[in-house]
Amino acid sequence: MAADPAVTPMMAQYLEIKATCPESLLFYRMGDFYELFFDDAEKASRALDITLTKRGKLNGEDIPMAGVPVHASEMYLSRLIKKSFKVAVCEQTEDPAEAKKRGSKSVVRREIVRLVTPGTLTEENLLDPRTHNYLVALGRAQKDLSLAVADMSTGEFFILPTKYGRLDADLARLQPGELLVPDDLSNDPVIAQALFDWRPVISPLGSSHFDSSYGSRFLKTLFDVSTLDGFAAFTRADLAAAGALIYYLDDTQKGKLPKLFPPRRLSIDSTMMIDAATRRSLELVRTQNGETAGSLLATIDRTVTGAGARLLAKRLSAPLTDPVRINERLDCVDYMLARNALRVDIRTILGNTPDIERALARLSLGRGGPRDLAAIRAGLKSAQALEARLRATASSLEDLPMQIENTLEDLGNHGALIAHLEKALVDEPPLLARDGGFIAKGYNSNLDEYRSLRDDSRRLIAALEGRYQSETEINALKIRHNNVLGYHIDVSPKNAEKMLSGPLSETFIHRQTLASSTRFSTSELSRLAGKISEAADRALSLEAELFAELAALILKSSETILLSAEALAFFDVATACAVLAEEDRHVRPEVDDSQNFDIKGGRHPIVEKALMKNDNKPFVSNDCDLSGDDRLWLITGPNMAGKSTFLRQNALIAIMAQMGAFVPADSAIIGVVDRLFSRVGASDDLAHGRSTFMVEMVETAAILNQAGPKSLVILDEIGRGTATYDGLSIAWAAVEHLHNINQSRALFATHYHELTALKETLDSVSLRSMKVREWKGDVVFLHEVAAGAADRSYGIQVAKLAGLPAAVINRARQVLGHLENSDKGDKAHGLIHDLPLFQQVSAIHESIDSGPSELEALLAGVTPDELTPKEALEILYKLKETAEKR
Ligand SMILES: Nc1ncnc2c1ncn2[C@@H]1O[C@H](COP(=O)(O)OP(=O)(O)OP(=O)(O)O)[C@@H](O)[C@H]1O
Repeated sequence: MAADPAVTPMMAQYLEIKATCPESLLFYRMGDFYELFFDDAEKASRALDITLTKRGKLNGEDIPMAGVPVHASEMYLSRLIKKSFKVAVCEQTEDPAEAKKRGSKSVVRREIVRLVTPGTLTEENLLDPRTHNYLVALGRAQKDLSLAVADMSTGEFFILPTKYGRLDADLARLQPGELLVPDDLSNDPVIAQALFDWRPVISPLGSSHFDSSYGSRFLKTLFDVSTLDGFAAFTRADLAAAGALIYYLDDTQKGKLPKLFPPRRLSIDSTMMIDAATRRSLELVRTQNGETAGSLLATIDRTVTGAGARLLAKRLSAPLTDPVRINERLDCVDYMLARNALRVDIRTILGNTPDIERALARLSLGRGGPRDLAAIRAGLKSAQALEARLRATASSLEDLPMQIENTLEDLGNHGALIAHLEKALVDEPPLLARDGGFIAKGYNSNLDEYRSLRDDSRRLIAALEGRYQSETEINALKIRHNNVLGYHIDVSPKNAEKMLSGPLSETFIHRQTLASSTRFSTSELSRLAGKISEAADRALSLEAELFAELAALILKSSETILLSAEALAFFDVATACAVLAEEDRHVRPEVDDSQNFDIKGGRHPIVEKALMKNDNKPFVSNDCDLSGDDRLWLITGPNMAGKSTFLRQNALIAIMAQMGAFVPADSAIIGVVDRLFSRVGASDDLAHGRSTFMVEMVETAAILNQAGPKSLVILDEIGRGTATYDGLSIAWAAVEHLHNINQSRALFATHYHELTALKETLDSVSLRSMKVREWKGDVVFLHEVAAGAADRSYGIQVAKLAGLPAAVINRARQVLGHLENSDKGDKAHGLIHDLPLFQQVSAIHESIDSGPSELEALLAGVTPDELTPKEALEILYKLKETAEKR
């Protein structure tokens, strides 16, 4: 390419570099801009809404170009990354003056210094401080699957073995920012299905990078060990995944590997399995609309640091299954709950603690600045203060819960480093090392000398100005500085004549005449100015050296610094859970290995908050005891009575208990749940090409195939999305299967009152209903769960509450009456009377009327149970419009 005379040397260099990163947008550094050319320019201009211009020609065609200023590049990078682009950043790696020495036509040397991808971000502005950003690699060796996981911005690194049946759940737990998958794995239909939701974040990699022997070698080199046995017994799938992950980090960071913790291997059964559908339906970290506000996490998060928030989210995404470990966490919450003053002090200390993990990651990648040094200093000081505060409280360390005692040891240990940083850094350093001014006075005598030389010379210049004023008798004479002339003497045009003629002209050399001033220099001033700039340059380059030394000093202790950072996050979570327990009246659950599940006075943490905030109404608490012979509750009751809320609240209580938090209830006994399944609320899944009913069936199938005796299953209105008898039959069979085969603890809400007959044949089924009261023809929801089955559905009353026109309600009453009467004399219709009402309307119309009116026909197509409030309102408008036409 370079030989083509039509190609300029710069373009030849561009094309050569671009050929090495065809999948990324190339940010090609030119002075103060990153320029993009050809297709990259077109894509970036569309994605960022920036101007597309052109620069030169190639083969007679204009070369499209777009550019972003370097100083604002992070903002553009973040937008591109959010739109799933990858960006290769290509910098000038030599001084333009050096390039010139090779000949006037030579091009400045440039290299790609980094590939910016969603899973390898470290910049504060590109990351959410309260969320992890996991880079995940999926490895396979025969039938074994494993996930290697790293958060480059914090150094976290672990291996999560997985299986075919739980890949979906494990990915949902991790929420990868970027997922590396061997390019041949997508042929596997089961894996392709599990990866479906993650398509936007998948980066396919050649399968040769997923090689266990490479993986083993990479890990040994990275952690400088001769055997991996000290870390864990890794399988071939683990190593294949780890190998690909390290390869990718090395490739994107161009050899500068981030600081990572030695890898831990998590055990496959140590956490509650919660599949993606259940996580979505329970709105654990995000609502169904994808928002954080309104999720369980947002409702219970009282942490005050980014690292604490990340740890809390991690615990919520992976509740434990070992009662001993769960109780260890609960002990910590208990301890903090009982100590008000300590809690307040800890939170005050933590409130001033910067994000050590992320500062350390930037320093280890050579992307840090003076503020990162200061962040480490402040963070370690907080850790020290926290340790002192805790030791002062505990009369003896034996009084402390075990986890607190163990973690306490990770807090201190950095006295010497803190003292060093205290001495080295000013209180509030600037953002960039290249601006200088961050090293404190007294730390380095050479630096002090350069600085005082620089400052003394500035003083000498001020003195010189006074002397020149008296020598020239021009009081308005000033010594000024600008980037073109440097230091110079400035007088007004009226005084210029005097300076330009003898004897002053012998000392003052004319430099420039402007309309408003005339400028001069003197040899004395030039000498002084030279001294200043020399001293300033020396000071700056010495500061840059000192920065590198300090960063190296910090990195030498990175492992213990990361332990302190983890400890700070641990204390943040322990105190935050205590604050939550106190503010929201949560209690300590009793968690054991039994199959009990006994909640007294349970509440839904999110609905309770919303009711209080919006309507200032209290939440009605409810018991739920699935222990012993009442393992499967069949719950009936009208719409809007609170069935879904009750179902969800029990699942959320199990999750909160097993993550080690207190729970919204008066008391709770929970035998650990190994797998949680929830199918609450239906929605279609157009991306998968599945209808609402299909989604419901796929999710129900997953439950019936996987749930076991230690699982908790929450099922809401199975079978509602299809024809009545089909739906009823499916629901019937599902209850039998759950009861006889899965034998899980289960809550099953249904509109099919016929199912209550199952109580007679299935021993562990217990009937419950949502209490309502009828008052003057209206229905009042009490939101109480009572023993027994509901007597009727109150569908018409609920429809009335929704604002259906009185005429429609009256007509519906008529139809219902007719149905119920005809039912009495007709055993064949025995199943009908409790079924969703409106589905049947059009079918029976002919028998009670001469023919359907337009209004009636419209109504016939309506199934109130399945309407969103918006749809109901739209139908209402339509009905009114039709009625007015008559
Ligand atoms: N225990 C409770 N205390 C107070 N209000 C409640 C309670 N449970 C539910 N509610 C209120 O009732 C509303 C409806 O509850 P929910 O969605 O659980 O009803 P549902 O019976 O599942 O209805 P549908 O069958 O139509 O889905 C909630 O949004 C909430 O405002």
